[in-house]
Amino acid sequence: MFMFYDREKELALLRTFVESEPNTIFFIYGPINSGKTTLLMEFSRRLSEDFVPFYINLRWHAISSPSDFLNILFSIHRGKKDVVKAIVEDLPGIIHGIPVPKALLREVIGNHENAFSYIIETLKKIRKSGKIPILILDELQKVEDLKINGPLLYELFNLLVGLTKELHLAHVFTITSDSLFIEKVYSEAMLHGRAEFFLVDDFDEDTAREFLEELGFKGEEIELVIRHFGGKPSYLTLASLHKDNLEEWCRGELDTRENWIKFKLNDLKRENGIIYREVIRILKSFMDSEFIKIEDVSPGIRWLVKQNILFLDPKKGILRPQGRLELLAIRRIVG
Ligand SMILES: Nc1ncnc2c1ncn2[C@@H]1O[C@H](COP(=O)(O)OP(=O)(O)OP(=O)(O)O)[C@@H](O)[C@H]1O
Repeated sequence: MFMFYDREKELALLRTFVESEPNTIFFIYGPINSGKTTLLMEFSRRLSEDFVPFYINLRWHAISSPSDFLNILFSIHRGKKDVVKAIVEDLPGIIHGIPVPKALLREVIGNHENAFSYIIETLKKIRKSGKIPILILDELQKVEDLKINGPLLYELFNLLVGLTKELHLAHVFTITSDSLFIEKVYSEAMLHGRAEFFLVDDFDEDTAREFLEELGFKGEEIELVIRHFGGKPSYLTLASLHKDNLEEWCRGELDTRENWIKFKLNDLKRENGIIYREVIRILKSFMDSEFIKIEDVSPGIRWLVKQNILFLDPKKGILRPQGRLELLAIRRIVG
């Protein structure tokens, strides 16, 4: 059975955010598999009945046009009750997609203006009923390249600014592990003063040790797992499945990651020697430190982040491996 662990500090902060008036878009970012979605889902589950969380998951869908996106944004409401009445009276918990009566669906998803007006009207009614809507958009970067007249992303940002800063109708959280996307959003002028960036990182080592103890691991086993995976929640959970061959599994995961990175580097060497040499220079800087400070995103950094080898934190201006496994693999490759 899945055991949600800790995140007490993050949960308390998120609660503080939603207890004040909606005023800003929260961008939740962090290295790969650090537990961003899990945290937001747990947070939504623990909310009191004063809140109505909507979860829009762009993760598992192929999105190649604005209409694909609009289809995912909404779900069909089949009940007899009016949409808002059903939400406010039946309190269905986390709502996946914004419900639209079947008869209205075509009109609503016909174009983004209708869709966005429907969202504003629905959220206004929910707000009027005394409840506070929370909109969670997971893997928002998937709409980055879509165009309507101009980029869809800007239309969407306008909507999200409208829902928060201007109308104070709903709290908005977006989640992404694409740090190049976050870097772009972070320097986006239209969001200055209208957005906040919230890092959800891997567990620190003490928390990881406690979590592994909860999962039934003992002294040496705990140190072995942490040496390989640091506090990456996905690996800590996975370790439970490999209790009988822990050492072999840890070594296997590291070998696989190392081979994959080597393979990618060889490709790059063939394609672009200049960027390859820069990439090797950057990787060497992790031999004696776990992160480096950066001032801009060079082609080598862009390549390493795109391959999910490194994680870029634009708020702190630092670059580091996606996790402990990547740090170990990098040190083996360039050491
Ligand atoms: N607080 C937690 N307690 C226990 N396990 C966790 C926790 N957070 C994350 N996990 C484990 O780590 C896995 C990955 O978490 P999750 O999918 O939330 O990460 P993410 O940061 O959203 O990933 P991505 O980088 O793909 O967006 C989960 O499936 C779960 O097994």
